[in-house]
Order: sequence, then structure tokens, then C-alpha cells
Amino acid sequence: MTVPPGPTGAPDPSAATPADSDLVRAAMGLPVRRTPVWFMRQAGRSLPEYRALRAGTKMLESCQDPDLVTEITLQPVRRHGVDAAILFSDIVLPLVVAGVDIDIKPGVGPVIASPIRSVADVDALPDLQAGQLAFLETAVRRLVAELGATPLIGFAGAPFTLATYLIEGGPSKEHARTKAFMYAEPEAWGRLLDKLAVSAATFLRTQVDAGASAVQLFDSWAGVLSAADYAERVLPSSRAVFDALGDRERGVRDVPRIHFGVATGELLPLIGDAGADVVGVDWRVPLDEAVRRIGPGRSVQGNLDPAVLLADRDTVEREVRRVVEQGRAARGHIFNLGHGVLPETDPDVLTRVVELVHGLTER
Ligand SMILES: Cc1c2[nH]c(c1CCC(=O)O)Cc1[nH]c(c(CCC(=O)O)c1C)Cc1[nH]c(c(CCC(=O)O)c1C)Cc1[nH]c(c(C)c1CCC(=O)O)C2
Repeated sequence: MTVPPGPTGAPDPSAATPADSDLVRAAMGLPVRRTPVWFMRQAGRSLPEYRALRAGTKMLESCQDPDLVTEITLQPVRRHGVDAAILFSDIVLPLVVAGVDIDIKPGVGPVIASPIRSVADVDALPDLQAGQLAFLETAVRRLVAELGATPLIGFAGAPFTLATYLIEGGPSKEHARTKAFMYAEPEAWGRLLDKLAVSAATFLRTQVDAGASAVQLFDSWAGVLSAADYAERVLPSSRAVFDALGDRERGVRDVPRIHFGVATGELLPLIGDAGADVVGVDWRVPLDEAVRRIGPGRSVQGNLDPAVLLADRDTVEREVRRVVEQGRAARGHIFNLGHGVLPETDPDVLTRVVELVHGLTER
């Protein structure tokens, strides 16, 4: 364990390896020492040490520099004593590496120079080659060595959410162009999602082979779809990503899978069915109700509203307690926010939430 202990001591003081960590155990529905905690976007703008390190380097360049990736990924583990690191990267990185012209504009998000607007554009989308990911393998190997018993979560963007950026050309609220393409060009839509599934699987496979202990598939914007459209036109591609990951029967190295989207209340059972061990739940559905929708065979992750962290101390404590209590309905609960840390969040509040959850759930 080369990471200095966080404020509450090292995560999982008694875990000897990442495979025995509370994060992995909760994901698989096994008993835990205490409820594991991490935060989506824990590595990011809420941390002054992140802003200092990133100064002068563009986001997508930072993600391809193993030194920066390692240091930025470790920062929140050191500071907060969270139970997992999440790789510092971005969902659009596999596209960037494959040669798609994308920029991440601060305060905006990913912007695509030539959005996909035709069937020919789909077929011209370059494929990611595993050989292009040497920097990623280096960063993950280095991180796994530094993290000791703390697990590293690898991640990728799900085909649908990546398709929304490629088709809209940037962030969007309604995703109307994306849906119009999905309805008007069902075959090309299917080919696009299949391509994105292959690249997501390659990106994840590289992280798992290099030692990541769990993976999360981010389908952030899937909640804009009806359950019927999600089931028919999107779920098969996300399932293909999970299916490509590992083969438990044949003993190929496999790790727990987390599947997350925002505003997915109506999709929760399907998000589970796509092949997840853990279903991410935003703040709109309480965890006990989410468990009823998902069924008993999967764990849950979430679901504190990120905006609560901007409120007063008593409100934060009350809401953390509520999430912990409602999470007891699940076979396993990984405490997290319902979406990413807001940049204006006071990092000390995040540290306090980790301490609170650990204190409330210590066995
Ligand atoms: C939709 C999405 C993206 N990226 C991601 C998603 C899925 C999760 C979600 O729904 O939030 C995933 C992501 N992006 C980033 C991570 C790193 C790991 C972590 O969670 O700490 C992860 C897991 C770093 C990042 N990705 C980004 C930042 C901010 C870059 C900066 O420092 O300016 C970070 C730390 C940029 C980014 N990249 C994207 C957006 C919307 C933005 C924010 C734009 C902004 O508000 O400035 C696309």
C-alpha cells in the first residue's frame, strides 16, 4: 500500500487485495466490513490540486499522459480516503485515439468537428485498434501498483451516450437529432452502435487486462429513451460490451460490472438486464424503490443528489443517513452520488461524507 492513508485511514484497512476490497465485495453481493464509497468525478475540478496539475494542458491531452493520469487518479484517494480510484480519462477518448476530431471545451463538454449526419458518415467512423492504447495500459499498470489493496475502476462510455455526442456534435438536452437518426435509419443506427460497442469493449478490455478491479459503463443520457426503444434499439449494444468483457465460465479474467445512467427510473430493470452486477441509480428514485424495480440479484450504486453537497452540514448528514438506510434494502450498496461531483463542491464536504458513511456502516 503506497498510497498514504486518507483522513479516515486507508480504505478497507483489512482488505489484502483489491479483489477482497469492500467495493468488489459489495458489487458481488458479498458481506462487507463497511459500505464502500467513491464519487463519480472525484478526480476533477472540485480539487485545487487537480486544477493546479491540469493548468496549461488540454483535457484530452492530459488523458493520454500516463504521469498525469496516474497522479490525477490518485489525488482523491489520498485526500478523501475513498474506497476506489476511478481512472482519469473521458468517455470520448476511444474516439479521439481512433482519429475522430473532438475537443472538450471547458464548461461545455465534448464538441465534434464533423458530426455524423448520414449513413456514409457512420461507415466512415474510424475503428479503434488495441495497439493505439499503449498509454492506457501503462497508466493502469502504474496505478494498480501504486494503489495496493485499493481497487481501480475502469470505465467506458456506452454506445448510446457516445452516439449522442457524435450525432448532435456536442452536448444536447433533447437529443432530438440522435433520436431522429435512430428512427429514420435503423440499420445504420445499429451499425453505429455496434461499432461503438466494439471500441468500448476494446477500451475496457485493455483496462481490465492491465489490472483494473471493476468497470463502469456510463450510459449517462439513456434516460431520454422510452423503455421500449431502449430495450429494442440500445440495450443489445450495451450488452455486447459486457459480453465481450469476460467469460466467467471459461475462466477469462473478469471483474464486476457497474452500469449507470441518469434519469433511468423507468429503465432500471433493463439497465440491470444488460449484464450488470451493479446498477447505478441517480437521485430521482430512492434506493429501496430502485431495488424493487431492479430485483434482488444485483447490487446498487448511488444515490445522493450532488446538489445536496452544496447545502448546510445538517442537511448533508441527514441525506447521507437516508441513502445509507435505504441502501440496506440491496444485496450490496456502493455509496456514490446520483451523478458527478459539481465543480463548486467543497472537497472537505466529500471527505466528511466518506467518514460519515464509514462510521454509519462499520460492522
Ligand atoms: C458524459 C460524460 C463525459 N465524460 C464522462 C461522462 C459520463 C459521466 C457523466 O455523465 O458525467 C465520464 C468521465 N469524465 C471524466 C471522468 C474521470 C473520472 C472521474 O469520474 O473522476 C469520467 C468517468 C473526467 C472529466 N471529463 C471532463 C472533465 C472536466 C475537464 C476540465 O477540467 O475542464 C473531467 C475532469 C470534461 C467532460 N467530459 C464530458 C463532459 C460532459 C465534460 C464536462 C464539461 C465541463 O463541464 O467542463 C463527457
